[in-house]
Amino acid sequence: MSITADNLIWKIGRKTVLDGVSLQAEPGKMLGLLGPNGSGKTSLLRLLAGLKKPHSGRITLGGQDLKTIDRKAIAQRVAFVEQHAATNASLRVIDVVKLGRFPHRSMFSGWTKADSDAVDQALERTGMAVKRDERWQSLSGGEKQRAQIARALAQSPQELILDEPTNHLDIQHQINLMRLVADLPITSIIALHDLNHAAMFCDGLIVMQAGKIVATGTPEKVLTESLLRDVFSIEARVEASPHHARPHIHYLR
Ligand SMILES: Nc1ncnc2c1ncn2[C@@H]1O[C@H](COP(=O)(O)OP(=O)(O)OP(=O)(O)O)[C@@H](O)[C@H]1O
Repeated sequence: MSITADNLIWKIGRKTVLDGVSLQAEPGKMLGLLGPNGSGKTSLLRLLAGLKKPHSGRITLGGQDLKTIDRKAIAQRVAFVEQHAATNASLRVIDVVKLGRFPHRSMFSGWTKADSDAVDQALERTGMAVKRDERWQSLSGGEKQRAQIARALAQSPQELILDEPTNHLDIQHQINLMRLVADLPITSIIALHDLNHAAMFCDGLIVMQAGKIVATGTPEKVLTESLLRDVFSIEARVEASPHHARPHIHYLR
């Protein structure tokens, strides 16, 4: 397994935010993390990325206990794009994306062709090459988000963790990003609110509710009408799409 979590408990003050969460992210697969606001998705992703430590339970990365791996080694393989990623406003896009190469460089190594290639490819893949010299503060919300995703791709990660990466993007860039992540040969864990996008692109889904995992499996298995009612409090009809064979949710008015 690429990333595993075993019985994670995480609290803020007296509140238990994650309550016995276990999961397995398979190498090369795209795992979607769903759940209503406040169900614990961001908290879980922060733990998996090593930014917070669980109160109990265990996380492994490539079979090794995350606690025993130093920060730089984690950053060499795990890239994390947070929901509200910010950066120094005076930086240009290219400078932000170059930050992604930082974990791979030593004090003595100069900027290499491999570094340049990774940055150029990340800018191309996210459609941000044309904006490479623009200042961060001049970007729209969606462009900032794409620049942060480019930084994560420039990191050449084996595991990519994305917290609602499509929430500021127009529909074209939402679909492009989902397709891009689905086609990457790396493991990805992606928190999403758009259930149809999750159904179309993810290999597996995890659904959270109030800090617990309440469903896990393929989109077909997980996205049932009763789950949508119980977890998201919505009435919907779910059918296999005639266009892509994955489930498609029709919300009822
Ligand atoms: N710093 C904090 N202090 C107090 N409570 C917090 C803090 N961070 C998160 N929480 C609580 O933990 C719970 C889980 O929050 P989290 O951000 O992980 O949910 P989420 O599923 O990512 O939500 P959303 O879909 O709104 O992004 C929520 O009830 C939230 O209020």
